[in-house]
Amino acid sequence: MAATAKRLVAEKAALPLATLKQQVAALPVTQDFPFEANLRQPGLHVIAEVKKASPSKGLIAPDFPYLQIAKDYAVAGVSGISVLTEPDYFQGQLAYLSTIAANVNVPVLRKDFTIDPYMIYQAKAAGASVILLIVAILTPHQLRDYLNLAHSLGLSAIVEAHDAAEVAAAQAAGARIIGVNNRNLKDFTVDFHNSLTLRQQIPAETLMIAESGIQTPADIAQLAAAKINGVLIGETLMRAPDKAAKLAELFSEVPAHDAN
Ligand SMILES: O=P(O)(O)OC[C@@H](O)[C@@H](O)c1c[nH]c2ccccc12
Repeated sequence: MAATAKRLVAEKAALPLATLKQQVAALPVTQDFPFEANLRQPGLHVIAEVKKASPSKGLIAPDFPYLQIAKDYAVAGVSGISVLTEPDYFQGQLAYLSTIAANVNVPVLRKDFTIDPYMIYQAKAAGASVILLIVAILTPHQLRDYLNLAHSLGLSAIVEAHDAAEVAAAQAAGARIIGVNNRNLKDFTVDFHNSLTLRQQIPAETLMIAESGIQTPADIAQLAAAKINGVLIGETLMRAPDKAAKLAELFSEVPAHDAN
């Protein structure tokens, strides 16, 4: 977050907020929220992540043909593509997102540590359909404001929570999509049962995504049975040479009517 705050100072100097807002004002704003429309279809949806590296795993993909990876995900039928744009710890770039959004017809999530409205306008300008808002790093006031700003720009928001109190905060802010992160961002431990437990706290009309640490067909089968709407999968897919084959394998234990 400190690195992000520092980078924002430079980015705002290079492209002031007022100018960025003008660019965004020239873009079409629709209220059809394609990502949410996808997730509302029955069954368990996949949001596949384009991620080169991470603080917990180091370098994941030394060879990183990000556009080809996104195209492979699209051909495999995913409902969303998550693109890491954080440069210092995940080796991401906003340019990866704009290239993918311009060339692939699947809603794209800007995966970053959103700590300033400037980043929401940047996401819109880059062609994202969804942003990430992490409960643990925002005040309740910021969470509500950023969610409203995103919606007013026609962007959906995944509000990321890790425990029951954070899920309650996401709901209080008006989240339409809650992402339950199975990875504890404080110590990097992963427990995907977190998603199964917290689904019970979230009303059926609120979309829920299970995030992180999903590796096996048994994981996917349990999440599908728990009526979770989507899974966000990064490392497992990034390490698979054949993305479509890996997704077919992961969904091999899910009854056909529960899959997507
Ligand atoms: O690679 P995994 O374990 O499948 O995890 C993907 C995604 O959930 C993870 O990248 C993530 C979840 N929340 C985040 C917040 C910031 C950066 C990254 C993340």
